[in-house]
Amino acid sequence: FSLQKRTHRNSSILPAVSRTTTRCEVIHYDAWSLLSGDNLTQEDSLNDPEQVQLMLDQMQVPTESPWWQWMKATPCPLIVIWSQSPRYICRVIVLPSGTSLTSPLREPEGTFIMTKLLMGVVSQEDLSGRRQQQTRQNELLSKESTTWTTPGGKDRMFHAMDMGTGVLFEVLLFPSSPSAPATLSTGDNMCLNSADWPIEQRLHFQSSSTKESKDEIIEQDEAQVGASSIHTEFQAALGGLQPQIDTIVRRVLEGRVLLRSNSSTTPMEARELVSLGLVPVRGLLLYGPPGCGKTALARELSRILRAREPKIVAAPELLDRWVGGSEKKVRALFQDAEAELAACSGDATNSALHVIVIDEIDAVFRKRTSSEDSGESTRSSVVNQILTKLDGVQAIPNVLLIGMTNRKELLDEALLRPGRLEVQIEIPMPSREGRREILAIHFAALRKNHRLCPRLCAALDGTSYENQTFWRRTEKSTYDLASNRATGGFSGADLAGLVRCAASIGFAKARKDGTGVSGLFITLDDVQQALVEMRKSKA
Ligand SMILES: Nc1ncnc2c1ncn2[C@@H]1O[C@H](COP(=O)(O)OP(=O)(O)OP(=O)(O)O)[C@@H](O)[C@H]1O
Repeated sequence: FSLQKRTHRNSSILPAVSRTTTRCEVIHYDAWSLLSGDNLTQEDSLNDPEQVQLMLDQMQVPTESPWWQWMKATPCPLIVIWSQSPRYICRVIVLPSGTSLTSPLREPEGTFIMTKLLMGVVSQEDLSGRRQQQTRQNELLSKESTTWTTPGGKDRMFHAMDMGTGVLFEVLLFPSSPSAPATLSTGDNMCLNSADWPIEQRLHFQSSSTKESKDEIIEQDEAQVGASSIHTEFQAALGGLQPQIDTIVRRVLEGRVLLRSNSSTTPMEARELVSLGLVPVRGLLLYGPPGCGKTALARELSRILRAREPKIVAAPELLDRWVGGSEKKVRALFQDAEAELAACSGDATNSALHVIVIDEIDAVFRKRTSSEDSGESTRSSVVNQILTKLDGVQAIPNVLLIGMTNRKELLDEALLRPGRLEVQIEIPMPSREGRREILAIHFAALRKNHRLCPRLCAALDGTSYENQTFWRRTEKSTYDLASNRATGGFSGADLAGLVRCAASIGFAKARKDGTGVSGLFITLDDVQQALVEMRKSKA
């Protein structure tokens, strides 16, 4: 392993760290003045340990600067050499949450090491004595700690607690003896187990000020996914509904030509289907327990159909106590579709699709009673009006009506017959794998931006998590957040709420630390605390 000798003086150029490796990476990056102003750039001051200590104590962390954001996003342990001479080394050690260095650090005898914790909670272990009988002194460096000093000559190991990225700043003052190392090289004062890992392959450099920004490096991973199909479009927004989505694609989407609302051309397929007497489905019923994604599915469907902005109403809103009021509201619902159809001379294949979503449809379309009160007659007038728009003499073919209910058994059979809400799909409570998919969707942005601790990521994937407590010893644990024990009985809305609650806990911590949104980081403990809160409110 040979250390990277390249130096980057332009602060706008940030190295892109590989997002797959977990090995420790060492890079040289001369952004010295960004950290501490000009205070520490004076080489003279670095000869005096007391001066250095004082300066480190006063060091302020510029959390808003791009390099700081960049360091925090590293997926692997990182040592950034800010400045180096035969007399001193100044470096930053960055440890993603829950990780350790891949092998211990060792400085020559007589070196004076000053360590300042800039962020997170990091434990240091001194690995002294014989390897077989190592004695370890754990010293917890916390944010409040001032600069911490250690003599050289010992193997030292750092481990970031599962509480966000740990960042340490170190100044090493070497003894003025001929044996002091001129520059870092393999085996000198750090032995990084990276011989089989050519650093050149891992690093490429991009300017954050140009179009090819840091964000785009992250986007590259997603670009490989390829062109999105209808299925993947659904899956990105809705979890655990694969069979339902398959049915919708077959019954509603494939039978209906995807007319783009901004397209002026008529797809040939539309005409062919009509000429074969195949009329697309005009009604869809989504039913099931609350919060399982009926409304979200309806919105997604209308987006995928490139329909006009869906009109979503709750059925009780259609009932008006004034004479003629309800009829007016129903007319308003269909008015745009009718106007566009008229503008297309009645040819629905030339018109964009209009999606009308009626929530709580059972409030209006419930089984008829013989009651003759005024409420009942208003209701049946609304029902009749809507039914005629669906398949009566005034049928409007450029409309897709989506009804939603928690209680399908209350619905009038007349509504459910073919030609009306003929496709009926149950949206059930999510299964274990469904919960995993839903959690993945709602945590996706946070995960992509490296705001979740590795243990939480493992809990989301349901895989076991290996925690390196100290050199060569690992602890294995498995916690599945989608399991019945953790989130059994949670609906999609509950899971979305759980993510918001965990994020609020993480954000409160970040505010307390004074880092704000840039310091937002969510641990498994935060999610477990959120689970307790959610269960209480559900009970
Ligand atoms: N299957 C799911 N996948 C992803 N998110 C979901 C899913 N189900 C629910 N959600 C989340 O929960 C929120 C509320 O769900 P939605 O309003 O679609 O439920 P609903 O079934 O229409 O409930 P209700 O019957 O009470 O109207 C959604 O906006 C979404 O964030």
